[in-house]
Amino acid sequence: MDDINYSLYLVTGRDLLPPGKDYFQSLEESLQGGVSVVQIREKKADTAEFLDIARRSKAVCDKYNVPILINDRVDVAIAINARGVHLGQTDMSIATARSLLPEGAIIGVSCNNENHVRAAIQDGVDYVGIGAVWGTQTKQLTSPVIGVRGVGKMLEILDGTEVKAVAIGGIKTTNLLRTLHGCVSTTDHALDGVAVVSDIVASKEPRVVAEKFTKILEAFRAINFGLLVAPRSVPSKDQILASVNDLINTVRKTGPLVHQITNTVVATQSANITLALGASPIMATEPQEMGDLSRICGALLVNIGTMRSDGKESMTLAGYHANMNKKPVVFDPVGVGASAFRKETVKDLLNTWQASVIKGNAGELASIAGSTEVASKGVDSVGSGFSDPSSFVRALAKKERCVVVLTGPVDYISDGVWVAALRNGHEILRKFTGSGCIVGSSIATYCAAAVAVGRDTENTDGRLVYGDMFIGAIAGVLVLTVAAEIAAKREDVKGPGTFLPALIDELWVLTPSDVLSMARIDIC
Ligand SMILES: Cc1ncc(COP(=O)(O)OP(=O)(O)O)c(N)n1
Ligand SMILES: Cc1ncsc1CCOP(=O)(O)O
Repeated sequence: MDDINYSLYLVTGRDLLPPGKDYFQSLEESLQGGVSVVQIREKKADTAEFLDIARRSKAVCDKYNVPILINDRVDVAIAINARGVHLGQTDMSIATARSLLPEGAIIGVSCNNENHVRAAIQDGVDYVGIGAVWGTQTKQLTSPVIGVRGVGKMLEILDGTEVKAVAIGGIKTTNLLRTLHGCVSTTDHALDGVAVVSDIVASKEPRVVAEKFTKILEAFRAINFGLLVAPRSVPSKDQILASVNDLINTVRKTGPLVHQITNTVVATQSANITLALGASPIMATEPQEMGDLSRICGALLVNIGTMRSDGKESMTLAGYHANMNKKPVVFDPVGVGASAFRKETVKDLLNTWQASVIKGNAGELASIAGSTEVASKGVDSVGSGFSDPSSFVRALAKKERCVVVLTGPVDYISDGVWVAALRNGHEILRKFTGSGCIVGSSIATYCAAAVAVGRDTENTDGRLVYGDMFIGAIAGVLVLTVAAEIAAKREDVKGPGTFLPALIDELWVLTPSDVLSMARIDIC
């Protein structure tokens, strides 16, 4: 028997059909749009009705050579000669179902946690349905939403097995790319497909919706499930500096608009720093305008430094729209370790949207990684940092599937493969508030430039963002730290109060050749 293609897995839901839409017509249109496997899910039908629907659905699917699975009911699957069944955690045991079904029948099981996945492997299932990955109106959930960041760990358990995996719950064309990018393990184990009910079934045009799903799934596969940055061979220092040079010139030439949702302590200085770099800041926080701004901005910065619960909506929406519009999201989880509120907020935000760059000090990044190696005190990191910062940033970048910037006396930047250690800067940067926050603004500015450069050169349909965020992050840190070195040496700089305006001035006049000649960068 042919292997099942789990890519676009339709789970039926007759009560969600739009008024006047015939169920069989809708099913046929969704098959024409690229649905690759169908599960008949009938929660209200009696046995006779279930059998009738399943039999007639199978006749439609047979025309397209698409296999059919039956939700919950092994008897119905046997009666209509379906390819198999999908069982929940409280349905018939896998062993019993296996003993009743013909040899070679497919059995899938729902999994909400890692133990379910381990048990499913032991039980010899063919695939797992992992969910709910997002919130859903289609089913009353009995266990918490997993979130995309939880799926990776479940997929890793499947490494080395033949068991396939689909995600289910709230998956729509609008969040599909983010779902696919987020649901990958640190061992690069990706989903075999996505299971969808309402986005296809409730549509008046299921073929069009299924086609959109198919196109995104294919585009994601075409980039080989990669990180947010394209794989590269070891980048030389000269190559990196040449790209940084391009980004500095691009910012000056194009003046990208950089949307910043930042804290009230640093908003003015962050806006001034952005202007000095040659970009345009917009410090907007109203939820209603997040969609409009995302379309016109080059990049988004989200900084939670003085975050309140009423600010979460705009941060959530801004990142969501940025992902939709393929704009970089630079995330600065200021003081994330300081309170349960911050931790919970960061978890929710990172589960909703994919950051392109996460920037933090050792304490903040330790908190995100769940590491106890470095503690924080409020917004500051305590102690001497990580024993092996390079390995730490590389691992976190791989886990969060984005570029990670660890700030400190040496700044470490990783795309999950390579690590750049930058040794520029001056200790006076630590003597005024918000020096880390302005690094976020600078990174966002150069990531916006990286988009402008990358757009021309990359086939990026399957990516969440255009351009090279690793170089964007390196440029952001280098420009600021080199300008800081120059400013700190000025005779008129007597301390932090005179340093900040001097830094703004030096950024304003900084040339790419200053940066290139002063950069102290190692790649490992
Ligand atoms: C592919 C897929 N995954 C999960 C489910 C949910 O199944 P279950 O937990 O049995 O809940 P019901 O669907 O029976 O309400 C599924 N159906 N398909
Ligand atoms: C059956 C099921 N199991 C977990 S979530 C879910 C419903 C998914 O439906 P939708 O795709 O409409 O969110």
